[in-house]
Amino acid sequence: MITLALSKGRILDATRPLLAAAGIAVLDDPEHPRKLIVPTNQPHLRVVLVRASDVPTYVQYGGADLGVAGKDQLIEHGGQGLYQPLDLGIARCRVSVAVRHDFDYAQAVRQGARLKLATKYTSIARDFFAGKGVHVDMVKLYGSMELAPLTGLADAIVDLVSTGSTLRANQLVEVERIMDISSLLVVNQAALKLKQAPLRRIIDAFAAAIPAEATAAPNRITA
Ligand SMILES: Nc1ncnc2c1ncn2[C@@H]1O[C@H](COP(=O)(O)OP(=O)(O)OP(=O)(O)O)[C@@H](O)[C@H]1O
Ligand SMILES: O=P(O)(O)OC[C@H]1O[C@H](OP(=O)(O)OP(=O)(O)O)[C@H](O)[C@@H]1O
Repeated sequence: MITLALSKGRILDATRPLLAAAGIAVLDDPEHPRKLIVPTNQPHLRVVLVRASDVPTYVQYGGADLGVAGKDQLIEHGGQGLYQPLDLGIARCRVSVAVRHDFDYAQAVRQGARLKLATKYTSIARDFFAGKGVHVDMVKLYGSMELAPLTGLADAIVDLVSTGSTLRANQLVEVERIMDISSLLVVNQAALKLKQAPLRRIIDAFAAAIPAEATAAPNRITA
């Protein structure tokens, strides 16, 4: 049995067409939407539904043989024990810094300054501001980051941006783009040795299903 870890919502939705191109259908049952282990039309492949941030952990420890995870989640996790053979080019967005429109960001990030920052992406943010020589007082949040500058919890946030509509709806402006994000296929390194043939078949099927314009993008990270 091969176990594929996906997260409900945009990753599952965006992965379905790639699976379909490989002849794989996820047989989730609308009558039982809370079932976490879901069969596919392939008797030896099942899907486990986990939180997006837990996909790398499931695959690292062998709770799943492979999974689909955002590059943001992979960087925060660290990528230990994970082989990352493919950028699937799905769930595209970017990690950016955003502030209130009346906040003087340029002044706040001058060399040696201190910035009050709220984010779920603490590793990405720490590395980015360390590279700029800016001291950061970091508040870790798990969602609704946009609220932090509006309530005085922080001066700036580091969050995902796609259309920009969430920032606009909360009168925030994107002041720096840190990196582009898409989702990658990740594989447990030990499983790749023990279940080489079936896993290679699935990796090759994903590779064949990725649209050409997705592979052209420089979003891939290495193990
Ligand atoms: N607005 C967006 N547009 C495109 N891709 C996005 C967007 N937001 C998130 N993503 C990508 O999709 C992945 C999964 O996002 P999702 O919103 O399903 O989970 P999450 O709420 O970020 O994670 P968790 O539930 O574990 O806290 C993210 O890791 C990111 O790579
Ligand atoms: O630029 P936009 O197109 O508005 O997308 C950006 C939003 O998308 C993500 O949230 P999501 O929709 O996943 O909700 P969440 O807060 O539950 O993660 C992210 O955290 C932003 O809030």
